[in-house]
Amino acid sequence: QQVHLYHLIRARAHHYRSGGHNHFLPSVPLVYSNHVLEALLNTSVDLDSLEPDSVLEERWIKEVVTRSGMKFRWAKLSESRVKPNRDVDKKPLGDPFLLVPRPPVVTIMGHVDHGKTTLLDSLRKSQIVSTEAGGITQHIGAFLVQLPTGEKITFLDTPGHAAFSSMRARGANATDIVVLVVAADDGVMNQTVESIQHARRAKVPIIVAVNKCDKPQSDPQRVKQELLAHDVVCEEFGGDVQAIHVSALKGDNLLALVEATVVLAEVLELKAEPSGSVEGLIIESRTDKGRGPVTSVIVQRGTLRRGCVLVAGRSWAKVRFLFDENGRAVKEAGPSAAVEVVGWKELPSAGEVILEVESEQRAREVVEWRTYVEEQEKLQEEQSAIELKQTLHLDEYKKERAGLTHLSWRQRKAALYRANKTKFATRPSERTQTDEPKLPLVIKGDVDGSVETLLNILDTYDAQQQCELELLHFGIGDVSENDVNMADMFTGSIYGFNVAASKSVQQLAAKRGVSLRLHSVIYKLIDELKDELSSRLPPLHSENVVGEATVLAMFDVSVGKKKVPVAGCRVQKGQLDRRLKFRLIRGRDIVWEGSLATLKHHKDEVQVVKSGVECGLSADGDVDFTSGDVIVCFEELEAQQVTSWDPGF
Ligand SMILES: Nc1nc2c(ncn2[C@@H]2O[C@H](COP(=O)(O)OP(=O)(O)OP(=O)(O)O)[C@@H](O)[C@H]2O)c(=O)[nH]1
Repeated sequence: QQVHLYHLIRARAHHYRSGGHNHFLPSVPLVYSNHVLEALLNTSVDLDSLEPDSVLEERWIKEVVTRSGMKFRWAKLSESRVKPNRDVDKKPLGDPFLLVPRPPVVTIMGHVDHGKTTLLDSLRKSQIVSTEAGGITQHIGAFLVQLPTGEKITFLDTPGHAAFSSMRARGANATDIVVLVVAADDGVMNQTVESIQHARRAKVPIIVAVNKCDKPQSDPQRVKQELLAHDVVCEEFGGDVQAIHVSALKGDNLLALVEATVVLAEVLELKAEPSGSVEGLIIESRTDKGRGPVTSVIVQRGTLRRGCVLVAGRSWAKVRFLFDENGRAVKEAGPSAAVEVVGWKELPSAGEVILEVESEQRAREVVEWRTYVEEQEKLQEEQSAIELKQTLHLDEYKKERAGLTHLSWRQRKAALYRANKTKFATRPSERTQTDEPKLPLVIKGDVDGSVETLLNILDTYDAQQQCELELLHFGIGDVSENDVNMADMFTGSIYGFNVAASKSVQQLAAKRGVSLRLHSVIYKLIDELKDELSSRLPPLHSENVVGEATVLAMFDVSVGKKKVPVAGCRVQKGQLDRRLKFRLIRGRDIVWEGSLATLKHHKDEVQVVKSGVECGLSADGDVDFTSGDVIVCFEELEAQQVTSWDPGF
């Protein structure tokens, strides 16, 4: 629509530029008039009355614009002036004397099923976690471990490299140390190597947790040797990487792992300024029914307190409450602490950087500036997209004109008008339906991080020669009726991660035949998605030849008043099976293909005739057999294609 409006306005501008003559069509190429006609389709303009020299009137443009739900205003291009930058930036590092040691922030990574979640659970349940006695820990994306000696560690509890990379994609990094979990009974696998690469790219040191050491078949030594091939050199091989043998399941040696982390943190000399403006990173964000937009935040600098004014992305907050992982309201959170922050005006995204500003007015100013910058960027993008489309249309126009030159202008207009009218008359769902396999998707997740993780995984999908994946909509929260309507309109499916669907939504989906899949384990969701992608691929057809016979002689047999040609044959290879398909080959040509009407051995009608046996057969259809013809019996096989997509899960 935008393109059409663009052409409409371009056409008008062209008219002005060309000296204000009241004719647009002769001086405006057909490519414009094609789209101008399309834009004018549902307006009060009588298209049949349009002539090559018709005037594109300003009131028509206004009508098209207002009917599109937009406001109409002529703008002078020279009006655009550059606004002064009102953004807020990270402050340079302060006086080194003001820096104090801070706890490390640790991410657990590793191959699927090597025990990341079990390790996090065991750490959370262990004595060393600072849980209130009998208290229930809440999921806020991170938790604190405190050693009897007083040292603290913050563990991010969203395992996996997908979450890590979505944060890195924004150029932010909350992690100081990566604990690489490798199962001692499985060794170094794909995602172990990927995790090493992620850590390396982020310049974050590794501690190896050799897990599942309780298993009899475990071989920790082998793990450490395999790691050598990826330049992870453990201490016993003369390197500086600590490797701790643990059993996440039994809780064995977890203290040693935590102590090793503290030792590494000391070497890293992690420090931060506890005073001054707050800086941090959002690790999760979600909308809470009672409390509105809530984020989990890792503080990286300064001390976060109630009343602080924060900016993150295009949202700001005056901090109303801070909660720790025990759901306890806290007054403040210093460097490396993870807290839930309540008080956001809108929901910022995970991975966004948090910066403190001096006042609410300043926060509004920053958000306004960032919104302005984003709009400008979008406009730029749209402009480029429009220009690209325009070039494509120009090519189309040239081709169209080449094919239409023999027509008068009136005939050409009618042809284009008809083509556009049919395009408009079809519903979007029908319009998008093609023979190409396609899977339109609606993705819903509980928190921003999980949706982002899913989107990152979908990014790895390459639709070449496969089923096209079309993302209709994604968002946070339970599956809604709107999601079902959207999926229904485009014959798509809904995938939810850690979200629910109310009974009425489920009933609606069932009624409309919309597949609704809810999961709480990412790789299961991906497995199901792969299955669905595979199911939308056309089946692969193949043939299996089961027998061959040669025609020895022909007879005509009377069936009622009709004479039916019958071939007397000998089966040379395999067998002939009446229920399968047959092909008659003469020389190199296929003369006929189809089913048999009869297959007889002597006088008896039979299902199967084996190799070496003679038989008589007639075709279901008109066929003249000749001696020397070859009859091939074959079965048609149909196999489901399987998508070759491997997201590495
Ligand atoms: N024997 C034994 N089994 C373990 C140990 N740690 C984890 N497991 C088992 O290994 C399986 C996978 O563990 P998870 O913690 O789910 O592995 P994960 O790496 O988080 O897997 P994803 O979340 O799928 O990436 C589970 O059945 C665990 O019970 C261990 O130390 N010893």
